[in-house]
Amino acid sequence: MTTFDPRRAAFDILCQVEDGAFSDLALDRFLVSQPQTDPRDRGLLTELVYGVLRRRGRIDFALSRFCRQPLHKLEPGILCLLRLGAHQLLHLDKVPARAAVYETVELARKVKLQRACGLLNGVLRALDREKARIPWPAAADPQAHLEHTLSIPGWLAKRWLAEWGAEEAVALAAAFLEPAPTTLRVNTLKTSRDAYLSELRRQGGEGRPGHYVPEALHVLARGDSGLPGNQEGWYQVQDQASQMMAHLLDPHPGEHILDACAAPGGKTTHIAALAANDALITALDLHPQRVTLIRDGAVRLGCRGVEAEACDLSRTPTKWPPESFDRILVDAPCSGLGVLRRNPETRWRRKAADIRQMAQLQKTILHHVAPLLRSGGTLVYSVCTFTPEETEAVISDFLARHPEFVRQDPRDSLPEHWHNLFDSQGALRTFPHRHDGMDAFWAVRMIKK
Ligand SMILES: C[S@@+](CC[C@H](N)C(=O)[O-])C[C@H]1O[C@@H](n2cnc3c(N)ncnc32)[C@H](O)[C@@H]1O
Repeated sequence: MTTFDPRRAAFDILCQVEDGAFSDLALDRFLVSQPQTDPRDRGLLTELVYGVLRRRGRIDFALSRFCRQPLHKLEPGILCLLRLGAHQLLHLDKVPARAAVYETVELARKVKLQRACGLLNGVLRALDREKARIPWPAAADPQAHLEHTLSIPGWLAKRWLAEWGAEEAVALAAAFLEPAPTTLRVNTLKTSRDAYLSELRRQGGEGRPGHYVPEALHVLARGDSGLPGNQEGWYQVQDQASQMMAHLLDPHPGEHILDACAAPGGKTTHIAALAANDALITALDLHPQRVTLIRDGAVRLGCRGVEAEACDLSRTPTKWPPESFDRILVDAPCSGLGVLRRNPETRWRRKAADIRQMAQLQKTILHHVAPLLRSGGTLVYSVCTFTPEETEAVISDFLARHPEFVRQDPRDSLPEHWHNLFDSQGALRTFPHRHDGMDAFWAVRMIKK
C-alpha cells in the first residue's frame, strides 16, 4: 500500500475547484489515479475537500475574526491554506490542533507559499485559542445563522427564509451540510436487490433497502474489495430521488421513449430496465462527450434499444416527425440546489441570475419536445432543485403555451407510501431532511390530450 499527502492533494483539488473544476470529478480523478492507497488517507482527503467547500461560510466567519486583512484580499492559495487549517481546527476532532497548524504551515512551504507561514501560524493559533468564544449567530437571527453558522450564501438564505420560513430553511441548510448517502440502483436486468445485498454482505459490506424505490439500496459499509459487480453491471450509483423519475414516467415494453436531457444516462438505463429491456429509447444530450457516457453505461448495464446522440434542444429538433414518442422525460439542466451535498461548490458558484437563465432554457426545451409526443402520451418534467422559477413557473408557462397538455396527479398509479411525497398540486417533492435522505428533486407528470 502506498501513501500520499492528503492535505497536499486537498489543496490541489480545492485550487482546481476555484478555477472552475467540479469537486466530485476532480476528487474521483485523483482517487482513481491512486488505487493502492491507505483508506484513512483517502477518507481524510475526501473530508478536507468536501468539508471546506460545505462549511466555507462558517470557516470564513471564524477566520475573519483573526485575520487583519479582509479575506477577499488574500491571495487565493493563501486563503485556501487558511480554510484547510481552520476546517481541521473547527470541525475535525481526530486531528490534534498542533498537527493542524503545523501541517498547514508545512504545506505552505511545499506549495511555494512560504511567505505566508507567519500569517498562517498567527491566524490559526489565534483561532485555536479563541474558538470556544466565537459568537456564532444563533437561530434567533435566522439570516445570520444560515449564512455564518450553516454556510448558505446570503442571497440564497434570504430566498429560503421568504419561501420556507426560518425553521424549514434551517433544517434544509443543516441537511445540506451532511455527506450524501451512497445509494445504488440495483440493475434488475442482471440481478435483484436481495441477491445484491446478500453478495455485498458476503464480501464484508452492509446495506439497507431504500424506503421508496424497489431497486434502491443504501450502502452502509463497503467490503474490503469495494462494491461487488461494477464491471458486471449489477448496479448504478444513483440517488433514490433520481430513481423515482423513471417510475413516474412508467415506461412499457415496445414503446418509443425520448429521454431529452439524458447524460450521463442514469435515468435512460433505468427506463430500459423498467421496460424489460424491450423499449426503443432515444437519449439526447447537448454535449457529445457526455453522450459517450450514456452509451458506455448502456453497454455496462446490458441495456438494449438505447440510441444516444448529441442534440441541442434549445433549437427546434427536426430529425423526428411530430408524435414520434409514447413518453418523454425532460430531466432538465437546472440550478442543482437540490444536490448541494454532492456538489458543495454549487452553493458558492450559483448567482440569482443563473436561476432566471435556467428557467428560460427549461421552458425552451419543453416547448421544443412537446410536438414530439403522441396524443395520449406522457411527459415527465424533473429537476434537482426547488426554486419556484424552475418548477411551478416553468410548468405554468408550458401549460399556457400548450393547452393540449394537462397535469396529472399520479398518486393513484403509485404505491401508497409514496403519496406523502406529492404536494396538493400533484408535484413530487423530495427533501433530504424529510424523505429517507434523498436529494431534493421536483417533478410533474403531464398527459397530451
Ligand atoms: C440533470 S442533467 C441530466 C441527468 C440525466 N438525466 C441522468 O439521469 O443521468 C441535465 C442534462 O441536460 C443537458 N443539457 C443542457 N443543455 C441542453 C440542451 N440545450 N439540449 C439538450 N441537453 C442539454 C446537460 O448536458 C446535462 O447532461
